[in-house]
Parts: sequence; C-alpha cells; structure tokens
Amino acid sequence: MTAASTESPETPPPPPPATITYNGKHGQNPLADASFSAMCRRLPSVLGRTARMAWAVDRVAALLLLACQFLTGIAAAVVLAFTAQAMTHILGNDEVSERLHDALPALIVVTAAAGVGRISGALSSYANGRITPRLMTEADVALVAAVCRVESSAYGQDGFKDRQEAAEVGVTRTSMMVQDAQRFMSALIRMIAASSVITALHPLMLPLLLLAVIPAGAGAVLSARVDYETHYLNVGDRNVRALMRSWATFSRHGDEVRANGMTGYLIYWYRALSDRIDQRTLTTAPRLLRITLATSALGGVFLCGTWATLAWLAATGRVGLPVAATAVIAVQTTLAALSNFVIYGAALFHTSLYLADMRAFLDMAEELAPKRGELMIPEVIEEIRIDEAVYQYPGKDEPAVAGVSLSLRRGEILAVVGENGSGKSTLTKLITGILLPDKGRVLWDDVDLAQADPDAVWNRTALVPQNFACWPLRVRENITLGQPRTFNDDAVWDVVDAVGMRDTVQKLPQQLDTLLTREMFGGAELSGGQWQRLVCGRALYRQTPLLILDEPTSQMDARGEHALFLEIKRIAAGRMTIVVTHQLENTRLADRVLVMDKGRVIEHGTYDDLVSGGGLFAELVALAKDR
Ligand SMILES: Nc1ncnc2c1ncn2[C@@H]1O[C@H](COP(=O)(O)OP(=O)(O)OP(=O)(O)O)[C@@H](O)[C@H]1O
Repeated sequence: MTAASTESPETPPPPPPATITYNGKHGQNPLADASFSAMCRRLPSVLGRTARMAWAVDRVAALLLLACQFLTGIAAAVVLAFTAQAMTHILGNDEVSERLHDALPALIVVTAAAGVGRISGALSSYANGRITPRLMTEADVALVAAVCRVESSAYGQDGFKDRQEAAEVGVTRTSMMVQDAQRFMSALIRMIAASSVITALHPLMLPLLLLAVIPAGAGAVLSARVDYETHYLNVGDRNVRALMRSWATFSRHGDEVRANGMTGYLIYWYRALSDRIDQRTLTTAPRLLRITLATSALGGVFLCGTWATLAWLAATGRVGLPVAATAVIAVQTTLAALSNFVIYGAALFHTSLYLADMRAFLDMAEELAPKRGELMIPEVIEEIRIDEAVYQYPGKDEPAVAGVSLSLRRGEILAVVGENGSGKSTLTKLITGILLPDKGRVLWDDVDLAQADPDAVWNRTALVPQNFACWPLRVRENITLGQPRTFNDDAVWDVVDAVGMRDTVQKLPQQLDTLLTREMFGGAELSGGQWQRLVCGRALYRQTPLLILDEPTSQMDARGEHALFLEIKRIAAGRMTIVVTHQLENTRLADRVLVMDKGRVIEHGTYDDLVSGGGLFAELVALAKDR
C-alpha cells in the first residue's frame, strides 16, 4: 500500500478501466450476418412496424399522416405535369400576352397544388407531433416494465445489462422513427410522381437519374452500417460509464467519494473510458470520409451524364425546347425526390438497427419473465417448507445454498445467522420465491413456488432487504409503496409509531408529504438509521403472512432497534417472521436460530441450546462478547 504522502511525481498513473469484451449468448453483432440486400429488404418491415405502432397510439393522427403523404405526392405530380403544360404555352410562337393567357389555367393549378402540398406538409408535422411523444413513452414504459418483470436471476445473466443499454438507445431513436418513415414515404410518392412525368418526357431520363442518386443512397447505408458497428463496439463501455457516472455524481455517495480521496481517480477513470469510446468513434471518421467521397464522385459523374444527355436530346431536336425546359425542372424535382428517398431510406434503416436492438431486448426480457404456473396461494399460510433446496448463481463455482431443508410455521420467529457469504440472504430469496431453487422445492402450504403465480406469492411477502432503496418520494409513499391501502393516514402513522419515527416525521417541513430527496427543491434528507426505520415501517405496513428482515437494524440506534424488535414480537402471532442478523443478542427473541455455513445449515435450535452447544454459534457469541 502506498501512503498518499509518499507519492512522487514519478508514480505511474493508475491503470485505466478494464476493457470489457463480451462474447455471451446475447452478444452477437446483429450486423455480422446482415448483407446489403438484407438491409434493404428490412425497410418494408420497419415501415410496417412503424405504421402499426403509430396506429396503436393515435389512429386519427396515423390516418391524417397517411392521407397527407398521398396529398403531398399527388400535389407534386400535379405541379410538375401542369408546369410542363404551362411551359408548352409560354415557350410557344404566339404573342407574349396570348402565351401567358393560354398558360394561366395551368399556372393557377400549379399554384393551388403547391398550396395543397404545403398545407399537407404542415398537417403531417402536426400528426407526427401527436404520434412521436406517445410512441416514445410506449417504448420507454415497455422497456422499464420488461426490466422490472424479468426473473431476478436474469440480472446476473451474460450481457443482460449491455443489451438493456443498447435497447435504451432504441427508445431514444423511436423519436426519429415516425419522422424518418414519413419523409421516406413522402419522398417515395414524390419520386413516383416525378418519375412518371419525366418518363413521359423521354424514357432515357429516368434510368440516368437513378444512376445519379444510387451511389448517394449506397453511401448513406454504408455509413449507417459503420456508425452502428461503432455503437455496438461501445455498448459495454458505455454501460459501465453510465453506471459509474450515476454513482460518482449521486449525492448520497458524495461523502464517500470525497473523504476517501476518490474524486481524482474517478474523473481520470471516467475520462479514460470516454477517451476509449471516442477513440473507437474517431477511427471510423476516415472510413466514413472515404465512403462519402467515393459515392459522391460516382453520383457526380452520373449526374453530369444526365445533363449531357438532356443537352444532346435538345441539341439534336429529339425533344422540343418546351419539353427540354420542363425536363430541367423535372430533373431537379426528381433528383430531390430521389435523393430524399435514398437518404431517408438509409436513415430509416439506421434507426431500424437500434430499434431491432430494442425489439431483441424486449424479446429476451419476455423469455426471462417468470413462467411458473398459476397456482394460487391461500390468504392465511400455515407452513412454509423447504426441501433440500440448492441454488448456484450464474458464473459461480459453488452453490450459495447447498441443500437446505427447513420448515416454518405460522406464529414462529426464525433467526438466521452465519458468517458473511454463508448464504443467508440467498436463503431468504428462495423462501420468498425471488429465486427458484436449481434443485429441491419451496412449498407454501403444499404449493410449490415453482408452479405458483409469483404475484400471489409476493402479495403475501414483506421484505426488508440488506440494501434497501431510499425512494425519492414523499414519506407517505415511502411507507405505502407497493400497497396503498386506505385514503387516510392512520395506518401510516401507526407504523411510523411502531418504528419510533413520529417525532422525526413531525419535524419534517411537510410531515408525511415531505419529499425525501435532497436533490429536489423542498426535499429533505433522513439519516441512515432513520431511513432504515422507515424501510422497516414499509414492511410492517404491508401486514403480510411472511415478514423477512435482512439485517434490519444495522444502522439503528439502540432505541430504534428495541422498538422494532418489540413490534416484531407483538405482531408475530399472525405471521411467520424471519430475521437475518449479525447482532447475535437479537436472536434471543426468535423461537429458533438457524446457523449457516457455506450454504448449509450447520446448527439449529434455541438461543440457549446453541450457546451451550459449543458450536459455531457459541464461538460467534463469545467473539462478540470479547470485542
Ligand atoms: N447476485 C449474486 N450474483 C452472484 N453471486 C452472488 C450474488 N449474491 C450473492 N452471491 C454469492 O452467494 C454467496 C452467498 O451470498 P449471500 O448474500 O446469500 O450471503 P450472506 O450470508 O447473506 O452474506 P452477508 O452476511 O455478507 O450478507 C456469496 O458467495 C456471494 O458471493
């Protein structure tokens, strides 16, 4: 260890964060087997999905959008066709006033059609504005719900968090989806309209124009591919960076960061990770430049060919002057429509890559959602039995719970003790069905949790976990979260009293209405022990048949601890209570004590039996007294 004072300027910089190379089941690069043509084939399905999603959120706006697209296209065709007609009159051989007079009806139609085009464009934007926010909300809520609903074990699966990070980008990209699709469709309709006009002028013109824009389209698709490849390479690092960012800047960890001198290293670390992400992004710049230059040059050559052909057709009398003049306008219009068609086609493809990630994650989350069965759990549970339960976390060599059997009856208080990592918390997760055992069974009144509806199980469970959440909500919701029962606050105040928090809550600026977060204006903050009392209050408020408290008093003062255990004892008759604790004296209140070691139950009995038994429990009690 190097003391801070002994550091010299020569001290080498700390190592940068480890590179995360991920090759798990869900780590396949979706571009690896996506050919250019496969990418183009994808567009109709993206358009279809966009239309379905838009239809689902706002039918009126979706219909309006569709109608406007057609109107815009028809207006473009009318403008072009009547411009050709007007040109024929304007460039005729009569008197100027007569030529203008003859051209007037066509010019009026052109003006009216242009007006219709503009109005439908504005209405399209309005419809898009109605659809997009809701589409984003739908995608966002679907993602949050999917993550909240997966089996708890899914969080530990290879690449779950990385895929989630990729899906988050998909949610953001939803904002572009309707706009891209709308522009693409509008360009497509304009293109069809303009191409039919230009083909009518001379059949050679359209193929030439197509040649002029195809390189730009290919360039846009290739660039999208390169951009997505880079995005994909950066997923792991971005995920870690986002996690570190929220931890490093979260006010609750601020004291730890400062007082442990972490600031410098965290900033260095954050920058190193950002530099690595930038580095990958920057290496793509020359590739993108090469693609753009090559495709622009090719497009330019073809465009010159188009103009040269038009000049040749006019010069050799193959097309008349009025037709040639119209052709100039038609070429410009078609060119713009074609360019938009390929550019927005590529943009849509680009967006679709991210949306595919979102879709893939939602499918993955669906696969990982509980599929246990629909057996119901009785309102009153008499017994919970565990038969030879084994559970091993993914990627671990040893099971965390290695064959535990036990039974717990209504009215009993069970204390679970053991050294760090002995499997106590994992056992509580098995008892509550948060995890299902790899082997063995957990039965609630003879209902196997593997076949029970998980919501029915969790409606009957209250858990104070070791690492609890301090929700940025009001005091009231921090207690009632998950189970708002009444419209008055009596039951809330009852549990506030039960955990000895009345004084504290009454001194808060808005009592139960006080927002418990320092980050927001008007919010208040509680101390660690006060938070723990509140979290215990949350569990007591639920009044469930099973109450599990995992290290519930680790931050509490003696008075809080005493009040809580009195309350546990008072309400014990109507439920089963499990207390996981390192405060061995607290196990006196339990009917039985379970001692765990390396995932197994090695001792089991009353406090007095175990103390006099001379085993691990007795040793731990002696060590605690010897401090
Ligand atoms: N989410 C997880 N993923 C992988 N391994 C885990 C996970 N949670 C716990 N473990 C491992 O399982 C074993 C048992 O952990 P558990 O949290 O059940 O122990 P514990 O007895 O509650 O410990 P403590 O007294 O420190 O709270 C440990 O080896 C731990 O590293």
